[in-house]
Amino acid sequence: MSTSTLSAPAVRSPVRAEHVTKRFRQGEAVVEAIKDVSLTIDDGEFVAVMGASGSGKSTLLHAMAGLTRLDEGRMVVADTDLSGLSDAKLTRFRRRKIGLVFQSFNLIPTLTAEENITLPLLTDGRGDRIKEHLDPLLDRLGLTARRRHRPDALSGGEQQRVAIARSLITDPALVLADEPTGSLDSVSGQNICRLLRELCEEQRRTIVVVTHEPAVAVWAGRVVVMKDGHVLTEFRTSDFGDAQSLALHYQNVVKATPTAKEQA
Ligand SMILES: Nc1ncnc2c1ncn2[C@@H]1O[C@H](COP(=O)(O)OP(=O)(O)OP(=O)(O)O)[C@@H](O)[C@H]1O
Repeated sequence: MSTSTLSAPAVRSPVRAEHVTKRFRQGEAVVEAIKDVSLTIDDGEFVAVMGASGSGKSTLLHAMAGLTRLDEGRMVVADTDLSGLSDAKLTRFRRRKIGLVFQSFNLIPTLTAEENITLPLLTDGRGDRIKEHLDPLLDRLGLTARRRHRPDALSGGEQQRVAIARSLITDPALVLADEPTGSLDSVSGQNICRLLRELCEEQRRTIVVVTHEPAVAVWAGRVVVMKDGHVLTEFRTSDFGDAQSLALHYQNVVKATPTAKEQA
């Protein structure tokens, strides 16, 4: 895929979370999944959000995607305050500005790879873009020979590449990936990480990946660590030589701050 045919539109800060809080009711209890989170992600950044299970990573990602309404604060994505949008406008905004990649690929089993990839354009009434963008995208993601295969005839890595292509076909300002390597073996997972980093560098694409794996986070430029619904700290991956030293640092900072439960 040439950068001229598909490169992310420049938005200075694709994500600006301002004092964001999201609560969920769990029976009688109310859980604060994210609490007073403020975070800015700049154009062309590749950011990994790390944290233990339940620390609020997916809730934060869903808030960036406008998949969940906030209880407090503002989420500004591509210069648009998501809380100011009606449900219909939010859906349209998400289709156009945000690419989503999930652990379980979420491909439609009855559609071929290229039908899955082009679906977001068709549902948005922009089928006219397919001709110009599909072939370069298939080529860039190494899927040309697999374009007419259905998901069950593709490997896990190929299915995730189809899902990534689907997330890029609309030329989004922001790509959000929730545990994108979670269903893959380690070699396929590393290939997906490499691809995401290349897309970020080649196209100045802004990418946020939620992961609990240091081997994934090390591909990003910046790591945001969450604990207990808060942003605990952040660091640059360039400060660490490899995934092991990053993992050690991550474990140390998480251990150094007790959770609310541990403090009680
Ligand atoms: N829809 C929901 N209803 C009720 N509680 C929820 C809901 N979504 C998340 N939570 C709660 O919010 C907290 C944060 O969950 P979240 O899924 O964001 O964490 P996570 O860090 O992504 O975890 P994991 O790595 O296990 O996916 C947890 O206590 C979880 O139980």
